[in-house]
Amino acid sequence: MTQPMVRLSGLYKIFGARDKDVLHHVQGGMGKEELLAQHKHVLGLNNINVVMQAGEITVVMGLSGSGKSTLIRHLNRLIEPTAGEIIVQGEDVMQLSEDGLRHARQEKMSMVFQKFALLPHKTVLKNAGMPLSVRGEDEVTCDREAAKWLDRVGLSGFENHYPAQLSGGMQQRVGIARALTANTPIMLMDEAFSALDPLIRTDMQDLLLELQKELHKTIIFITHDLDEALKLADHLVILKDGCVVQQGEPQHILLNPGDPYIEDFVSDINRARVLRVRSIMTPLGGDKVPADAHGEVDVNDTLESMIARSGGDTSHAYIVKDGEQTVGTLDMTELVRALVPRVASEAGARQS
Ligand SMILES: Nc1ncnc2c1ncn2[C@@H]1O[C@H](COP(=O)(O)OP(=O)(O)OP(=O)(O)O)[C@@H](O)[C@H]1O
Repeated sequence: MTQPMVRLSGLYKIFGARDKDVLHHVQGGMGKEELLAQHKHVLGLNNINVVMQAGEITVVMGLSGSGKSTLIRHLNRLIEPTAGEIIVQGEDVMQLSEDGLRHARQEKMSMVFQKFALLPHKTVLKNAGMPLSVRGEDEVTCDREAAKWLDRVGLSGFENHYPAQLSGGMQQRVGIARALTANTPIMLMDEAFSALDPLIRTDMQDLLLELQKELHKTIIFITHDLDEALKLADHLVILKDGCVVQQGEPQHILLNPGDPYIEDFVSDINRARVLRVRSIMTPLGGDKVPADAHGEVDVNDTLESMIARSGGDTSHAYIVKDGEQTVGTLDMTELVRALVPRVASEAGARQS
């Protein structure tokens, strides 16, 4: 059973001196451009309602200026909202005292930054141990915990190096080790892999997923890259001009884009590589498993691997297993259909 870790309800952020005075315009339907033109205020977030579940990776995705950073900065109140509620681990962030806020920032959330934000004059070990030394832990504890997590991210042996001696990918491993040393339930990752070369970026995504399998952190990951979002997200939130345009399970969004903006976004995705058998299979109801099935496949196999396996033969059908359990059937003709993006707007236009 999942539990909400973060809940944002009716959250608005308007940048400008009279934000509360102009809020009613936005609540009455005024958009970002109009608000800027008529009232010289910038709409950052517009009625955000998002629940981030404990132990899941929530990815917030959108183009530059869509409000991703503004959203994440509300969680530890680096930004004051214009209106709305921010609940983190059952606590109303707006009601926290200064001490409570400091405690929340240090012990509930850790951050991994795009530009690593390592201290250049400190060693890798001291950088990774920083969250604990800030909390006043003794040096032995800081070093022990830092060394443990550096080892876990593959940096054993580099403890006494300085950040400038490491590649970008290695520096970000230190960034992740530092966040893990903090031992917080929530990790905020703001474009954490965006500065890295593509191959290194893929490695880091794999590392994060591997760590997550063991650690079950609540990760809030910001990116403008849809491939990255689809790979990492349990829950995907897509922002545009400060509004949530669609949110949900990423495979569901890919198969059921909610509006033309999302259709455009997902149209270039390699669907065979991203979609899994579980998203397109026919769940086993009362119907029988086909007698002429060509074998068993796993619910989490990609469609790409299924095409390879079937040799492209669309007459094949398979039994779908989740562990030991039979959960559905996969017909290769269904698979082929799922590879073609559904264009809801065109379908609607044809009907009208
Ligand atoms: N301090 C500020 N004052 C005025 N406007 C701001 C401020 N901070 C952000 N904005 C505006 O709010 C909107 C959302 O910005 P935000 O930085 O959250 O977007 P983003 O999706 O994180 O973009 P990027 O990917 O470029 O970082 C933008 O229009 C931005 O110009």
